[in-house]
Amino acid sequence: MGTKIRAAIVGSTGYGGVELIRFLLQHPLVEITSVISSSNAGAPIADAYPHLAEIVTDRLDAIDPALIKSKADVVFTATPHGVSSALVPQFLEAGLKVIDLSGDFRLKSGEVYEQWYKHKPAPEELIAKAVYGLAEVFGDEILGVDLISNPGCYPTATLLGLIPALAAGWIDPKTIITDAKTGVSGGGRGLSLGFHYSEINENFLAYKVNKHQHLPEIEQVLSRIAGKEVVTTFTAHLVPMTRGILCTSYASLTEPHTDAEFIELYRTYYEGRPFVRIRPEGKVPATKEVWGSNYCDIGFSTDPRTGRLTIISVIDNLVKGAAGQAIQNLNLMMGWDETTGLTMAPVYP
Ligand SMILES: NC(=O)C1=CN([C@@H]2O[C@H](COP(=O)(O)OP(=O)(O)OC[C@H]3O[C@@H](n4cnc5c(N)ncnc54)[C@H](OP(=O)(O)O)[C@@H]3O)[C@@H](O)[C@H]2O)C=CC1
Ligand SMILES: CC(=O)N[C@@H](CCC(=O)OP(=O)(O)O)C(=O)O
Repeated sequence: MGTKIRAAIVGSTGYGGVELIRFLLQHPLVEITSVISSSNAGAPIADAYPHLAEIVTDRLDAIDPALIKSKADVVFTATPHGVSSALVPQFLEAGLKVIDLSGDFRLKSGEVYEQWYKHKPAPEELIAKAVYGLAEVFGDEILGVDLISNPGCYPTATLLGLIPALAAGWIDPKTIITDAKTGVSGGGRGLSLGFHYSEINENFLAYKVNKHQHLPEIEQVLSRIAGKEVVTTFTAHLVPMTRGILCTSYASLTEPHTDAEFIELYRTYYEGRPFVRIRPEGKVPATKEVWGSNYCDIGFSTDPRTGRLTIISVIDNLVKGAAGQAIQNLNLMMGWDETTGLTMAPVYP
């Protein structure tokens, strides 16, 4: 086995960061050489995460691009929107490779970004340079690049569910609607009223209706696949569970096709992409079936009465929706097998 590459994690005290740590500890070709915090430099990371005691003994480093460059080859930025856009240029300038988990480099139009995220966009040339790391679809564009923009959690589940049918022309893009539900870890570790136990327990709500920042990201990719502008409806919901995303997408069929034909279409599209699993006829997946893993599981039901297709896709928001896909992208960037370090089975029950 060759020399390991050295990885630094900015935002290591957040949920995306700590999930990167969990997986990278198992990665045979990566060594974590710096865990970084903007607010707690000098403290042991086990102060923030006692479950890592005696596993990760490092103290948190401050954000210092030159120091990070002296310790690492690649940096993961698991930082909030509006923060990554300021940090990533400095890391690239220092000669680091970057995989960014925020939304700051996903949208190709700075104007659209500003409209949906309410932050100043990242430098135009870096937005242009960033490769959108939806690994199963754009994996061929990733080898050797310096900057990967990791897709959003909802877009990952929604797009993997829709793309093969759209690419084949089997569904009408004008009719696509997605109804998505997420667990509360999607909101990160920071405190806010809506995530208090007494607010979310025994509760179920829609949020950011027609205003969710993932809408333009989903539309950007659907438009690229369809070869024409696609607008869509997407509604996010919060469920009182910790991890998991379930997306239910609906679309009208352009011509009659059976469930078996959809299964065949999807299995062919995702051939050689082991993290997408297509359920057999009559079966649809549940979030617990991918919990803690990098899988995206997909099931179908066509309805001859309405001429519509229903697609159910599930992921773990922190793994395939964040840290797992980021590591899958690192693997592709380095020319390694995309499953390296990610083959853990889902946790069940
Ligand atoms: N949670 C999820 O399911 C998903 C999250 N993402 C994205 O990943 C990123 C991280 O999300 P998540 O881990 O959930 O969020 P958290 O809120 O859990 O963590 C974010 C971390 O960023 C660090 N941070 C905050 N402000 C700054 C700053 N000004 N400069 C540097 N670091 C800062 C904080 O650590 P410290 O104070 O120690 O520096 C904090 O721990 C976000 O962009 C999010 O949108 C993407 C997909 C899914
Ligand atoms: C529950 C909750 O708030 N979820 C977040 C998920 C988005 C996220 O985590 O970040 P990215 O935009 O980088 O994917 C949301 O809906 O905004």
